[in-house]
Amino acid sequence: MTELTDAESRLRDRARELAREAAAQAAAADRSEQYPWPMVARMQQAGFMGLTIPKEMGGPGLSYFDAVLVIEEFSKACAVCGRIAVEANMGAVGAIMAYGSAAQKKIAAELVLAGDKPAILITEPEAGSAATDMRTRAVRRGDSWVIDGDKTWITGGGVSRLHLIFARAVEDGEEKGIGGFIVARTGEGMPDGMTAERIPSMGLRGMPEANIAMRGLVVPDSMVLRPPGGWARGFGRLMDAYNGQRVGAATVALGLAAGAYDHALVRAQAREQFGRPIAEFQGLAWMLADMSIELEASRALVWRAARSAGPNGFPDRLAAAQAKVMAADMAIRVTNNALQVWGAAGYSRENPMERYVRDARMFAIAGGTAQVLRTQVAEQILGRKLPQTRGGFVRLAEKAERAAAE
Ligand SMILES: CC(C)(COP(=O)(O)OP(=O)(O)OC[C@H]1O[C@@H](n2cnc3c(N)ncnc32)[C@H](O)[C@@H]1OP(=O)(O)O)[C@@H](O)C(=O)NCCC(=O)NCCSC(=O)CCS(=O)O
Ligand SMILES: Cc1cc2nc3c(=O)[nH]c(=O)nc-3n(C[C@H](O)[C@H](O)[C@H](O)COP(=O)(O)OP(=O)(O)OC[C@H]3O[C@@H](n4cnc5c(N)ncnc54)[C@H](O)[C@@H]3O)c2cc1C
Repeated sequence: MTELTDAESRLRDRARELAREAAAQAAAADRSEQYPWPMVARMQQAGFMGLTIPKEMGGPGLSYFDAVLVIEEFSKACAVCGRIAVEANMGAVGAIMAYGSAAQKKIAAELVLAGDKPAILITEPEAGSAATDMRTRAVRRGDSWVIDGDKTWITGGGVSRLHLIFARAVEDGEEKGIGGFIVARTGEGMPDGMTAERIPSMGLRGMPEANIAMRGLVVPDSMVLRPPGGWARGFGRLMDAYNGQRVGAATVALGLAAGAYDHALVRAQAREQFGRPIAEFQGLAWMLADMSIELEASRALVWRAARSAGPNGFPDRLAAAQAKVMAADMAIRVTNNALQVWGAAGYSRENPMERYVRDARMFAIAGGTAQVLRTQVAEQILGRKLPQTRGGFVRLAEKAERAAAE
């Protein structure tokens, strides 16, 4: 494992220190299912919101790797806090800092540095893994765009101020491609034309997940996010930015699994049966050994992905997908085994182990499922498209034939 610099160690230690407070409120946030505003205020005061915002925009201009160190510490204690740190440093804010106009960057930087956790709106009821099948449309009307559509499972829906909406851009009656549209909530309620309805979820209950409906939502042209390459490449460039958040999601999975493992280590030494610590039973000792191996392997992939930022400034697509698949699958196994070490006590809702198990379940689904990301890894290592639609390979072959004939 790569050594940390002094500055990186200090940053991690600062996060570790504040994560004690995060741990103290994690069970209450889970039970109340309330967004942990007081903890977010503490994270904001300590400078953990907007770490990756460049200095010229008022942020500290730290790297994705720095953010990953912070996210892991919070996630060990409180996975909801870890997810807040992801979206306050990656995803929508990363895309806006990379592609945004000066005015867009200013709006985003001010909101996030003041404690906002932005929301990214990609998924739709009929377009989950097949995200490019999205139906939400933004139709140009003079200097504005009018958005209609439905998004689902939007993290922070109803609490986030900054929204990055993926939608099909339609200009002069013609569809141009998928683009990003920025909506910043200024007042208390949702913006006109946007409503949020909470979805009850299995884990990470302090974080609202929401269906977001947009009906005649007006976005000025000045709030269209225009990545290089034009509309036709819009989705791909926005996904370049999203690779950062994939690494963030992988880090939360890693962190919460590491938190569960720490609890399991303590319990295995303290609990006695048959007159000796349960850690002495090989069945458990090997379970703990496997957990430690999987955690170190996941951390190595997460760190490698976080440090892989290429010329576009975002983590590498292949490294991000590999890290996310590994950490998401690992977190399910490790949290379950950590609960097993605790026996019945781990099954009690008075113990954090059951929360770790519920919280871990998300990461093989959200941010690209474990299956879809394996296909992305395969595409990258094989250097070929693996279309998932029924006619996809036929269309690829036809395209190759046309190219050969020209
Ligand atoms: C990409 C998929 C939606 C599959 O759809 P398609 O088969 O239609 O798309 P492709 O032809 O593979 O890709 C279109 C276009 O985009 C580029 N692309 C795709 N993925 C990436 C990426 N990760 N990095 C960079 N570029 C990317 C691709 O090269 C094409 O570009 P060109 O047209 O060639 O220029 C599907 O595979 C997929 O990713 N599904 C998962 C959707 C997803 O991740 N949703 C996340 C929603 S947000 C969320 O869940 C938050 C949770 S969290 O806590 O973070
Ligand atoms: C807690 C949580 C938070 C989320 N936050 C956000 C957010 O902030 N913003 C946002 O836009 N979205 C968010 N999502 C949505 C998330 O990105 C989607 O759930 C995810 O992309 C999968 O889509 P789906 O749930 O519709 O599953 P589906 O795409 O319907 O998949 C169902 C099953 O089929 C499998 N499958 C589908 N296609 C293939 C294939 N080609 N090959 C193999 N298997 C396949 C999947 O792996 C899965 O097991 C969140 C989801 C959750 C659970």
